Amino acid sequence: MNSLTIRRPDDWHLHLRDGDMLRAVAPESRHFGRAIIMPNLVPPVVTGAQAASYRDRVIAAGFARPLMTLYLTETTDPADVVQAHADGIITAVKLYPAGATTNSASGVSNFENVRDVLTAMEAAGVPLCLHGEVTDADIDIFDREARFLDRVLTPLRAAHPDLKLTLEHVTTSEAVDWVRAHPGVGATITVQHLMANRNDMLAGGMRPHFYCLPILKRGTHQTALRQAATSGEAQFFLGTDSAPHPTHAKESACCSAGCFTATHALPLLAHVFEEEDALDRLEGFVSLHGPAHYGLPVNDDTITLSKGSHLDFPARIEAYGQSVTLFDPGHPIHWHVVD
Ligand SMILES: NC(=O)N[C@@H](CC(=O)O)C(=O)O
Ligand SMILES: [Zn+2]
Ligand SMILES: [Zn+2]
Repeated sequence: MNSLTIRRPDDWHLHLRDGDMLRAVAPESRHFGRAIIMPNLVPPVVTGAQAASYRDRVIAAGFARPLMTLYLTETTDPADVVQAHADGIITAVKLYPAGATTNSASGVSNFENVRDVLTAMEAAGVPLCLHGEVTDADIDIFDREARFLDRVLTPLRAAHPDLKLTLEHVTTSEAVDWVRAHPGVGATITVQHLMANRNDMLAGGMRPHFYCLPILKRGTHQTALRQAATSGEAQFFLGTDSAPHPTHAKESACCSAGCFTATHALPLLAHVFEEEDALDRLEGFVSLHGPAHYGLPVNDDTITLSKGSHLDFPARIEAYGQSVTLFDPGHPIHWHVVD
């Protein structure tokens, strides 16, 4: 197959940042219809009013159909969350365990303190998206997602069985199994976790542009993720987690976590799905399963991917005096989006 026309995809997990960085990266997501916009700005987006104003800045920067989220803190007002959702300002609420990832200092430490807001969300049908890692210093970084499932997610699910959940950026076979065992729960998968494992990041030299959280795992987990993404199961869908950091912050003694994949996410995914002999399932993963999970219509229009010469993408994009380096899998890609 050398050409594939599919419903326009959406990105169910995207970091656009703010200010100059927002203006630089927003156009890179132009092939996507909608995107769930992550709220981990500095300071985070915590109120409905802040989400409305951030939405206006995202649209002004050139991304027309953002789906906004609120950053859950231990002082989040349940009434504000429910109102912002009822008003159509937000699509979901995002839970970051405090300290788990980039800009997560205001996240949740004591889950007792968010019981009321989770109860209100459950009653009002407001979805919760989760960064699924425990942060205890004694837990090995490669085990943080698996421990989150038994220590946090299983009890949370039992306490709030009707709360709509999306487990973001799943990286392990344990997470894939947990999701399959819990019908109705959605799970996003990133481009980098499908394309790479920890060997690609660490063997023969440390590659900072492969460093993100949750961290890349061993190859057996990558295989489980590729199987889930290409299986056609509607619980799994694309969230790129494209997360721009200035090149100097990535190529640093203490590298920031995040891979910038927005620009060429779709050609990279076509490559993965072709390798798995599953190109006919790409549309489900990128365009159909996400809207179904969130109860939204699929996009009206289509995009076409075609296979031909070597995809030529820049090493980095300019961002107002800084640059952002693109995720490069390190081998040629032959798929393109036909503009
Ligand atoms: N994935 C990452 O490694 N980084 C994200 C935060 C996140 O999604 O955890 C970021 O905001 O940079
Ligand atoms: Zn995250
Ligand atoms: Zn993210």
